[in-house]
Parts: sequence; C-alpha cells; structure tokens
Amino acid sequence: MKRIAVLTSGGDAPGMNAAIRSVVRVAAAHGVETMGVQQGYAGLIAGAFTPMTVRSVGGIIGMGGTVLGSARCPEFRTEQGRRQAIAQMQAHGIEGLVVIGGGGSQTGNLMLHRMGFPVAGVASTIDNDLYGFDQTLGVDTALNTALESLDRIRSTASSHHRAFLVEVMGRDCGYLALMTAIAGGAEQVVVPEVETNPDEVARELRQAYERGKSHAIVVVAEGARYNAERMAAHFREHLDQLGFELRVTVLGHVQRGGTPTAFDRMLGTLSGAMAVELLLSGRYGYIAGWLAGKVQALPLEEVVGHKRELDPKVLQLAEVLAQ
Ligand SMILES: Nc1ncnc2c1ncn2[C@@H]1O[C@H](COP(=O)(O)OP(=O)(O)O)[C@@H](O)[C@H]1O
Ligand SMILES: O=P(O)(O)OC[C@H]1O[C@](O)(COP(=O)(O)O)[C@@H](O)[C@@H]1O
Ligand SMILES: [Mg+2]
Repeated sequence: MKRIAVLTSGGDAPGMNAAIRSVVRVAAAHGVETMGVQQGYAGLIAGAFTPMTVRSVGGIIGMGGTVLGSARCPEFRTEQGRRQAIAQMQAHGIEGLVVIGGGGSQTGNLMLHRMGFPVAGVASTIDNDLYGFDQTLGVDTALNTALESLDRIRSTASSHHRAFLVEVMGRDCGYLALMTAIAGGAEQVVVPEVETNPDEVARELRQAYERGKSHAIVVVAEGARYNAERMAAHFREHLDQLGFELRVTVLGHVQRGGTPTAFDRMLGTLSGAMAVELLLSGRYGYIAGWLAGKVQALPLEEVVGHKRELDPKVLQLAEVLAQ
C-alpha cells in the first residue's frame, strides 16, 4: 500500500485526535501517505480528502473532538452510497481505510470490507457499547467528566438537602451511568438493561431521607425507559412524599467534549498504530481496541451486530454500596 485514508465517524470521542496522529505517523514511518477524510462517511462519499503529513498532526494529541470532523451519514447506509465511497477512494489512489468510530461506524466499515475494500477500525465511542472490547476510546475521559460534574452536584445537593436526577449519555447502554454511579457514590442508578419501577426509586429516596441523608443522587442513563425527564414527570404528582426537594441535571454533550485523559491518549495512539499495521500486513476487516489490559485486534464480523451486556456482579455491587 502506498496511500491510505482515515476518518472519524459518529459521535466524537476524546482521544480520536491521538488516534489520527498515530495513524498518520505510523503510516509515514512505513513510507505510506495518509489522506484525511472530512466529516466521516459524508466526506468519503463526497471525496473530501486532504493529504495529512507528520507535521499537520502536530499538537493535536491533547485536543478533544476530532480535527477531521465527524458526522452521521444516512446515505452511507445505502448500497449506492457505499459504492460511491469506494469509487471516490479508488479515484484518489486510496488502497486502505481506517475508520475510527463506534458500533454504527464499524457496521458501515464491515460493509466496505464485505464489498472487498481493505479496511481496519479503531473502537471509539463514549458509550462503551461495542461488543468484544473492555473499553472503547473516549470512555475514560467521559467518565471522569461525568464524575467531576457529579461531585459538584453533590456539594450543592447536600447544602440544600435535595435529591438530584443526573442523566448521563450512553445511548442504549448503561455502562457510563453505572460506572459514574459507582465511582461517584450515587444512591441509585437507573440503566436501560434493567427494568426500573419509578415508584421504587421514589420509595428509596424517601427511605434515604428518613435515614437522615443530607442528599440523594440518582444517576439515570439517557436510554432508560424512565430517563431523567420522564422520571421527574412521574414524580411530579407526589413530590411531597420524597422528603427531599427534587432537581434534574442532564449532563449531555459536556461529557463528550474536552481534553482526553492520559489513558485515552495512550489508547488512541496504540489503537491507531495497530490499525495501520493490520492494513499494511494484509489483515483486513479487523478492529483495534482495549481488551484484557492491552490493545488487541478482533474481526469486525465478531464485533458488529452483538449487544454488549453489563456485568451483573457490578450492577449488584452498585446496590450494595448505596446504603
Ligand atoms: N447499518 C449500517 N450500515 C451502514 N452504515 C451505517 C450503519 N449504521 C451506521 N452506519 C454509519 O455510521 C454512522 C455513525 O453511526 P452512529 O451509530 O451514529 O455512531 P457510532 O459509530 O459512534 O456508533 C452513521 O451515520 C452511518 O453513516
Ligand atoms: O451528538 P448527538 O447527535 O446529539 O448524539 C447523541 C448520542 O451520541 C452519543 O454521545 C455517542 O454515541 P455514538 O458513539 O454512537 O455516536 C450518545 O451517548 C448519545 O446518545
Ligand atoms: Mg454508537
């Protein structure tokens, strides 16, 4: 291979820039040129390619977001869109592609692979919903950001003897919520994977109040049937029964922005390097990510289309700890 391309797709994740930098520099070390694709699959279809050099990726390792831009691209879900993307790469002399993104992006990547185009992936999403890996790129930073917010909320909650519903991201996956709840010492956690009765949550808030707690924090995953807004709406009728006054904070995109942690910079760097090495050694259709204490490659066929489950023991522990 003499020329490859790299793109970032789906929700951006802190550490994507470290991965881009690593792809460009490792490829350059092998005498391979890298084209940067703007705005994910949309740029691939449009042929929005820019040559990247070892200098052009200088100074980005500590930056949040992605210098290439990211997008959600409905057109890429169509056969015609993907054909056009391959035609654009062929017209520009691109022989391999690195896709940095989450489950949706890697589904699209697998489709390119099945169409015979040489691809590699980097497992990257703050949701940690990719099957097969322990931790995806961006999760560590997002978790630390959510935790910092939770700590701030706890101090004001405590001063006012309030209960808070704090909503964290994660799409259909409760991983971020569960980890934020455990590491942040929350009183309760509500995740999509477990059916939660809001009346039960209200009862537990009441009990915490009666036990003399100065505050109570419920971490709610955005994908739960009763997300923070719906849970609060359900409580509205009988707020006086909670004991605490109630407030709601939706952390939202705050969790996705900001400077990547040391772990995410390392993970992005090691995964980006592995993705290039996979392509250059002719092992196509693999994705690099964090598994069992190191960066490893798994076949996209194994990763895509499976649902990642929460560890039931960790869920149980969250309950035990909230006393
Ligand atoms: N089933 C699919 N087939 C082809 N492309 C897909 C598919 N699912 C997602 N994609 C592409 O990947 C993009 C990003 O997916 P999305 O689920 O939004 O983010 P993430 O990759 O972070 O999970 C989508 O906008 C679309 O272009
Ligand atoms: O930024 P948007 O388009 O509002 O999307 C929000 C969604 O993106 C995420 O932040 C990241 O999800 P993906 O990695 O699947 O793109 C989800 O947690 C959230 O549900
Ligand atoms: Mg996703």
